[in-house]
Amino acid sequence: MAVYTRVGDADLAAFLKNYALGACLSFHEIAEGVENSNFLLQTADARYILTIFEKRVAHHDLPWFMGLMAHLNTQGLKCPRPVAGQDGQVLRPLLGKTAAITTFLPGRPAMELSADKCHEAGRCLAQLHLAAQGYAAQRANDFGPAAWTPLFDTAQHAAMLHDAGPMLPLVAQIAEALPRILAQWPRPGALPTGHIHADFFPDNVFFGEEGKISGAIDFYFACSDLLAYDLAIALNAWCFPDDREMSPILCAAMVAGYQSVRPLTEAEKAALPLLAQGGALRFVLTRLYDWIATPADALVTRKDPASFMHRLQYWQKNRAWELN
Ligand SMILES: Nc1ncnc2c1ncn2[C@@H]1O[C@H](COP(=O)(O)OP(=O)(O)OP(=O)(O)O)[C@@H](O)[C@H]1O
Ligand SMILES: N[C@@H](CCO)C(=O)O
Repeated sequence: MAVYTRVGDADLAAFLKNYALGACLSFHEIAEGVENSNFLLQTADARYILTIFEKRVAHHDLPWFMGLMAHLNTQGLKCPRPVAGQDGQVLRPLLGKTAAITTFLPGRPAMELSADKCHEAGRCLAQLHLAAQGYAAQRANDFGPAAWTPLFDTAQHAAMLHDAGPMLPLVAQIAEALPRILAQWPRPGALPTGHIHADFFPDNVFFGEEGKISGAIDFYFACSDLLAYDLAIALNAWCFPDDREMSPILCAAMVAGYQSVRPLTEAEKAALPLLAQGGALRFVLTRLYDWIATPADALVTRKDPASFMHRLQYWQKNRAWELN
């Protein structure tokens, strides 16, 4: 589970005095997630999510994330809406950190990944890309290609400090893949850009009763980058049911769903296998660092970095993969 900060009754009561949300009926820690501390707040009026922003989220960009979610809501894209306090502010201090309340999104993540669900997810991602277009402010990708070498250096340093012997083969594989991917990465202007989710994993996409998407959550890695890179991240996250081989059926469904809203350019299609290698590498790097640096007794479930190296290797072997 991920709850890094515990909120006592008195702290909560003082925090909620800033809002007009109705009386607090219940307040629970949410076990899922690895990045932030999340709480479910039930008031007399509605359900809300209280998030305390932790380690990896770019704190100076919190207003950008909040603005993006508010903008997407105005465009009809279903996602949490930041809730302003009586002072008009959506971000405020709590226990020495920064916190926000957002609306609760109904639905739940898909239990099983089917072609229909991947098609829906692809469609939702393309809708997100189009809905985000009118949001003028830009935000560089903190976990894009420019960050991969420093991230790798940090992970290697942590590996030395923590005697992470079992991870050394993975470190060697990254050392081979990183310069190769960077050397081929599309130059600025080569592919369409816009605001991307950048963490469009199945646990961040909720489905309602009819199998339709009820919305997407967790925009705290969102940034301005290659649109097809976002799709490549999603293909890695949704279309490798056994963590090793890509499912052509799931992959085709997700791409078709995406293209039903926003057709890819020929250059984007050709770049997908490379973008997917980069998209896999980004999660290998952050997961590797967390694997090494997170104490074994921490209240968080560490994620396996090697499963994303398998994806990277899949795309490296299938780099001539072409969309039908
Ligand atoms: N707006 C929301 N509506 C409903 N549930 C939510 C909402 N935001 C968060 N949750 C719940 O909290 C959990 C964790 O949220 P989130 O994925 O944002 O956390 P995180 O720590 O950033 O996780 P991740 O590991 O995906 O980055 C979600 O799986 C979901 O159960
Ligand atoms: N989606 C990420 C965790 C959140 O950063 C992962 O699976 O590694």
